Order: sequence, then structure tokens, then C-alpha cells
Amino acid sequence: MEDPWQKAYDFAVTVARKAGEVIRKAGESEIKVSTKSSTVDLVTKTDERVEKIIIGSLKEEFGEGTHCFIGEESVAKGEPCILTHKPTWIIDPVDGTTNFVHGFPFVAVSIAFAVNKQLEFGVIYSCLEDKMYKARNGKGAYCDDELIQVSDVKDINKSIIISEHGTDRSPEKVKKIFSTMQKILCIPVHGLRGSGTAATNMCLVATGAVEAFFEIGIHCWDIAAGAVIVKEAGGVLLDVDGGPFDLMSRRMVSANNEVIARRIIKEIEIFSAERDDDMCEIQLE
Ligand SMILES: O=P(O)(O)O[C@H]1[C@H](O)[C@@H](O)[C@@H](O)[C@@H](O)[C@@H]1O
Ligand SMILES: [Mg+2]
Repeated sequence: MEDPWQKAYDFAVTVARKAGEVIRKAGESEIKVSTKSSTVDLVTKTDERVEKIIIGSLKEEFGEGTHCFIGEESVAKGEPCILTHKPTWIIDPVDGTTNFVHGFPFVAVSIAFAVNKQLEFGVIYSCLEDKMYKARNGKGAYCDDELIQVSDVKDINKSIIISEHGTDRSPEKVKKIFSTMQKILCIPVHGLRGSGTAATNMCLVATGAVEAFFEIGIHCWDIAAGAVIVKEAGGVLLDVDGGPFDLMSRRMVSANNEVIARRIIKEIEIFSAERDDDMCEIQLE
């Protein structure tokens, strides 16, 4: 029987690489000549421009109207953020936006694809490192053409944990974020890290470079592709309260094994973040 999504998967890799090229060019030319303040506007244009290229390429390849799109920039402009049963692309055109503005070298294009509300595949192109991470449901996870596996570390005292403080600077949230990080550091673990992009953090879990990544405040487009890649690399995904992973919940723990995931969950001070699908007034089918 023909594999219905292989063509979409291969095309997603091509589009991610093309988008990464646009980001690299923008970084090399426009960013260097502008001051930081004007750079921020430029980055918004770059984010929007890259998302338009990605969605435009997908619509050209698969036709208008047959597929749905959840893109960070489109949702920011009021497009719906609801996962229906239709084939749906979940896109973060520039994950690591702040990194990009500052020339901090971790910026990723994240493209995921879901059918019947199930994630089918994920592609993350770390465009400044020129590394293509990808995974299809049930078919393993790869960095370029090399199979990748999560870490085999069982003891959390011998782990590196990665997380982010996000963009919210409200004192009560910042306090909870850093109190959680302090408790995890003092378990103790070998170290805490953060690349500045959730997609890259999840690839670091999938390659075994770190044992776990957790964050409250991320969006579905930050983690959808990484979720498939971590799972196919042998990792686990949970909600920060220990329940099942929920793509639209704005929170997540991904780890190399469940013991380490649940040990981290014990230390997380949970704060609320409005669900991605609640942020959308329009309720689709
Ligand atoms: O770069 P973004 O697409 O905005 O996502 C980032 C976010 O900006 C940062 O604060 C962290 O939450 C990262 O985990 C996200 O990937
Ligand atoms: Mg992002």
C-alpha cells in the first residue's frame, strides 16, 4: 500500500532547508548593519517572511484548502490555533528568535505534520549548525542521515537538564521558574543548560546530549516537531503534572526515560499558561 505521507515528509525537509537558507542570509546581511533596536523589527519581518515562504511552498505542492496550517506568525495575526482531524502543518519559522537578533548561534526551523490529531512527522533544521533533525512516526529519528538515540543515563545525579525562562518577565512567574531551576540543580544534577530554542533543546534530548528538557510557556509550534523526534529517538513526553503529553497545553517535559522525567516533575513549580487552542475565538469543526 502506498505510504501517504512520505512525499509530504520529504518535501518538509526540502522546505525547512530552503527556509534555513533565507534565515542565514538575513543573519549575514541585514542583522550586521542594523542596531539592535531596528533589528527587532527586522526579525519580525524575517519571521513573517520565512513563514510565508514555508506555507506558500506547502500550498503550492499540496493545493490550497486541502491542508490546514498553524503557524506562529499567522496565529499572532489572529489565525485559528485549533488542531482538527484535517492534515495540519504546525510551523515555527524561526525558533530562537531572540538568539537570531543577537547572533547567538542556535536558530531552528520547526515543521511538524499531524493527521487526525496525531503527529505524523517532525522536521527541525538547526540552520546555523546546518543540522537536519527529522523523524516519522514509527520509523526512527535522524540527524542528517544518522540514526539518533536518547541518553542511556539512568541516574539523575549524572544528568544535564535543559530548560528556558521564556519571554514572560512577570515577577511571580520568574520566581517560580528560577525556584524550579534551583531545586533541580540541587538534586543535584551535573548541570542546567538552555539553547534559547525549544526545538533545539528537544533535538539535544533526542541525540543524548542532555537527559531532559522541560518548559512552561512554550507553544505547540515550538515543540510539535521535537515531540516526534524525541519519541522516535526512544524518549518520553509527559505533562508537567505527570499526566499525558498535551500538545496544546503550553507545558511539557521530554526526557530519555520516565524515571528522570518524573523526578524532574517532582520539582516543577507549575504556573498557568493559557492553552494554545483556548487562545482562538473561532471554534472549528
Ligand atoms: O523563538 P521563539 O519561537 O519565540 O520560541 C522560543 C521562546 O522565544 C523562548 O523564550 C523559549 O521559550 C524557547 O523555548 C522558545 O523556543
Ligand atoms: Mg518558537
